[in-house]
Amino acid sequence: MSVRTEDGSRKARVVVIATGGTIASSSEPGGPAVARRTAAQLLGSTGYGDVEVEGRDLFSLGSYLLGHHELRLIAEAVAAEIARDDVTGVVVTHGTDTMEETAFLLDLVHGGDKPVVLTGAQRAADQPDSDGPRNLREAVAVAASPDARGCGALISFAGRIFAARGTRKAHTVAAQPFRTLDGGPIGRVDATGVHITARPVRPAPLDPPGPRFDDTRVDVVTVHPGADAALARAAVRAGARAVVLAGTGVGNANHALLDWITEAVAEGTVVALSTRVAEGPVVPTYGNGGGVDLVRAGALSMGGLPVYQARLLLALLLSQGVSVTRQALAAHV
Ligand SMILES: NC(=O)C[C@H](N)C(=O)O
Repeated sequence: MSVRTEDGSRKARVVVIATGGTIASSSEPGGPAVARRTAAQLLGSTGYGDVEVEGRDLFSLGSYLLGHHELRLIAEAVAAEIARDDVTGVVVTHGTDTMEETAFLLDLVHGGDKPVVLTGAQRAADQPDSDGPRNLREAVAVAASPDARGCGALISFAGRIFAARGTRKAHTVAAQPFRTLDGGPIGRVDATGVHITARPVRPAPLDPPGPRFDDTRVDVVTVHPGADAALARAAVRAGARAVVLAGTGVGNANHALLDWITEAVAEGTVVALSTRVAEGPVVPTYGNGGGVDLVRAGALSMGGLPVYQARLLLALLLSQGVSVTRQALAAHV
């Protein structure tokens, strides 16, 4: 049903899909915070200006509990809502721990122009200074904004708007936990409205995740002084189709991991090269077990994609039977 204002123009309608996180969390006296608030409770009764808002509960979990199955459920729920003619945009309330993965998945598969906006909170819903209500109000404004159309999936948090791709949680407790690698936020939202100042460049959408995504295993193995190939081998034994190496610096490892890459690639495992450094791309530079040797042995550089988004991209592609080659990754990294 379309909603019309007195002058006959159509009002924006935003669907808020609640999935849990700190924004939905509260504690029993002395106990730990647990996500239990519903979409209706998050939305409250304050109203969202000119925007009609509709709540939907998907589940209520800390985002540290999510698996590929739950990420797929979120992608399906978002797709169902944006397919509705009367819906202007969608907000997903979500824990911040893994928001970068869910936002990126939604961005990878989002083909239309309608804004999909994730938000959450850093202070629980029962804290007097909880940031949840403001973040939610702002996210609704972004999802309703014509300016945000065509930007894919976004994270709106503490007044800043981030493109999903390249954004990661960079602070555990700060009110603004997000940072985009190699670039800042693409806009801001404040009392004067929604201001998009840079438009993200996005590759063609991928097919949405199917049931096979749920158990497509891709592991991250971190390189550190003295690291050997034991964890990487264990990952493959446990069923990993790909291993993302979070290398040191610009993407380096050592001779033990170099030898393992040669073996693993020969046996059909995808080995991807990322970095454990918080910001900056992989730039193969060094020999003697460094990034140049790793790439020569068959590791695929994940460029400027943050390590956990790299993991997610590989899982999606492998779950769809895509042969993961340098060319297949070119549009994404
Ligand atoms: N701020 C948060 O939402 C963190 C929480 N642990 C979560 O990801 O669910």
